[in-house]
Amino acid sequence: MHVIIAGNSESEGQEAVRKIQEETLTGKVEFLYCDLASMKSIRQFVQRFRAKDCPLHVLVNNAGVMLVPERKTEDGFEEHFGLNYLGHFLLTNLLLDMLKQSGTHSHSARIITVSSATHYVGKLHLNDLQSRCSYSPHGAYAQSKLALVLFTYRLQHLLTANGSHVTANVVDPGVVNTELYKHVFWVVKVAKWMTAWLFFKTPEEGASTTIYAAVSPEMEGAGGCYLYNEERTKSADVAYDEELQRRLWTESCKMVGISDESSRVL
Ligand SMILES: NC(=O)c1ccc[n+]([C@@H]2O[C@H](COP(=O)([O-])OP(=O)(O)OC[C@H]3O[C@@H](n4cnc5c(N)ncnc54)[C@H](O)[C@@H]3O)[C@@H](O)[C@H]2O)c1
Repeated sequence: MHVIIAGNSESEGQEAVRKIQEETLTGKVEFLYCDLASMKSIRQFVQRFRAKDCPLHVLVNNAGVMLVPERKTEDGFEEHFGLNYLGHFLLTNLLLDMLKQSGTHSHSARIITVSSATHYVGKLHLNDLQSRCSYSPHGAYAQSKLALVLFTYRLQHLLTANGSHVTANVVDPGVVNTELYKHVFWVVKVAKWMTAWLFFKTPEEGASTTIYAAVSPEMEGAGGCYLYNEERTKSADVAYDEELQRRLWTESCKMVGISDESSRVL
């Protein structure tokens, strides 16, 4: 694999590249800047990626923020919804033709999107996706993670309808000891600090289901799955609501300014 790490921190990205190069003795890893909270930056990233003229076999939609105070992305979207969901929605759609070209009958290209168990308590407010009526950090994070599950199922439906050799799956990494918790209340931080060794997965363990979805032979050709601990499991009932999936997709296309090709697919 030639791995491209996309992120909004040049220093963290380059550090990850350096570590991977050291451990694997390969030069086939690089960093490309992409701020998922900026539609302009996502479009620029895709342009730079296209210019490389390499295939795209695996796309991992992993970036996320949690429990940030009420604030907006540069495009004016509520940050959880704009970054966690819409950023990946746009990125995936802009890369879809390359994924379709790269997948084959025996080796589908794969899209893996990282959601969370928090989606089980999420509610999708189609009339208030930006949480303008009432903002709660928990509610906004959970909504963004539910939106990612609905998006994955709709995407798989469209890919199947088009006969594409691309699969889309969604992953819950579990509770993992990472920087994601930097915005939680300090009492929770102390509790986490004391109990992380017992209750939290390490980042390596947290990555395992994503990697399983990305490369395991067992997942060849399988799409529309919700994976936890490297096993298929059920997501929230509401995520299987096809009408809701369709309406969210249509609304998302309008928000990010792309045409809704899916309206031609039943
Ligand atoms: N840690 C957990 O317990 C847990 C549980 C469930 C789901 N998740 C999900 O796992 C994923 C990874 O989170 P993590 O736990 O590794 O947290 P993390 O904070 O360590 O990693 C988040 C990553 O997102 C990147 N990111 C943030 N804003 C960005 C932006 N504007 N543009 C591009 N990249 C940006 C960060 O640079 C970082 O690399 C997230 O989607 C998160 O919601 C984590």
